[in-house]
Amino acid sequence: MQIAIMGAGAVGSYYGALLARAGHAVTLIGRAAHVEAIQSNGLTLETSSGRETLRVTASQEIDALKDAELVLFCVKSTDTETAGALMASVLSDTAVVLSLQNGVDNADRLAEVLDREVVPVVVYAAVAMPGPGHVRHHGGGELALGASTVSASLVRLFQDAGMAATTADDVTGMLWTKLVINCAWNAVSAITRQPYGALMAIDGLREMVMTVTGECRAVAQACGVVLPEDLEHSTLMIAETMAGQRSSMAQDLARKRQGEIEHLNGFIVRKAKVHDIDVPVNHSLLVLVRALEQGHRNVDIACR
Ligand SMILES: NC(=O)C1=CN([C@@H]2O[C@H](COP(=O)(O)OP(=O)(O)OC[C@H]3O[C@@H](n4cnc5c(N)ncnc54)[C@H](OP(=O)(O)O)[C@@H]3O)[C@@H](O)[C@H]2O)C=CC1
Ligand SMILES: CC(C)(CO)C(=O)C(=O)O
Repeated sequence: MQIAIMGAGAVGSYYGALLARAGHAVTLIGRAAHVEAIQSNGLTLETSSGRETLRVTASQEIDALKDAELVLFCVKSTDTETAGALMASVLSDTAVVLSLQNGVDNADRLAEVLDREVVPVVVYAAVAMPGPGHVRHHGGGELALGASTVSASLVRLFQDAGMAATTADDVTGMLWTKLVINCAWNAVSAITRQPYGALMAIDGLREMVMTVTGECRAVAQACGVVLPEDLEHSTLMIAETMAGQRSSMAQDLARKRQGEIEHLNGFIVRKAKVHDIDVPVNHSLLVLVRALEQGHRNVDIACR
């Protein structure tokens, strides 16, 4: 199948590599350094079983996705509208679009820009980009696809490519569940620059993660979203299953790039306000990450 990845960062390059390995014609649309590295030396995929280099097409030009039958949309939540608008002008009428993003509203926001159905996908992977042309897997990888007429056949396509994929009966609940996990871990990993395993060893961290989870649970309930009973357990398990991973937000801030805080803890804080619920720890994490991002913009202010 002709598959395009819109936003070839960690997630896009990881799933693009798996699909290319399975024999699909994969085109990655990304930024100059990554695209040039892939064009020169291929895409290096590093997992616990070793390294392999895959030959994939990579381009900085949006036109490169015009023949795609399937598009995996993998930009950050902050870029959904701009990347979607670029895609809108070249996408074929029959192309199927999946949103592989954190946050709960990206598929809807993208569907509005594209004026077509976008299938939300919950992504349970821990991946990072150590450098251009190189993607590293730190754990997980399961995909849960929202319901659509094509979801069952895409699940089979992903499974045939060796990926763990399912259709979600309640994708909204699953997106919110993932949101809570991201609210609990992403900002704290970004602020401290620590991976989850190391964070868990810090006295008081576990309680803080549980407090954030509890605040999010109250907001979800007020929004009519049913979260699984074992959510607290799943949130804590991240420190074991993805111990070596720094959050995608930590990766953004390390690159002095804006992270997704407004779409994660910021989203919870906004919803909490509507429902008059106190979420002090989510609010503190939001403000701290905003301050860090502002610090990055003011790089020329010397510390005295
Ligand atoms: N990393 C992880 O382990 C996980 C991430 N996620 C989620 O998946 C989504 C993607 O995350 P991740 O892969 O980490 O993000 P990355 O920032 O690594 O990848 C996104 C890439 O898309 C590029 N991009 C943005 N706009 C365009 C454009 N118009 N044209 C070409 N390239 C573009 C970005 O470039 P630039 O930075 O220069 O704008 C970046 O290289 C996020 O919602 C994240 O929360 C979900 C599960 C796990
Ligand atoms: C699952 C997790 C927490 C993995 O790092 C993630 O989704 C992210 O970093 O954004």
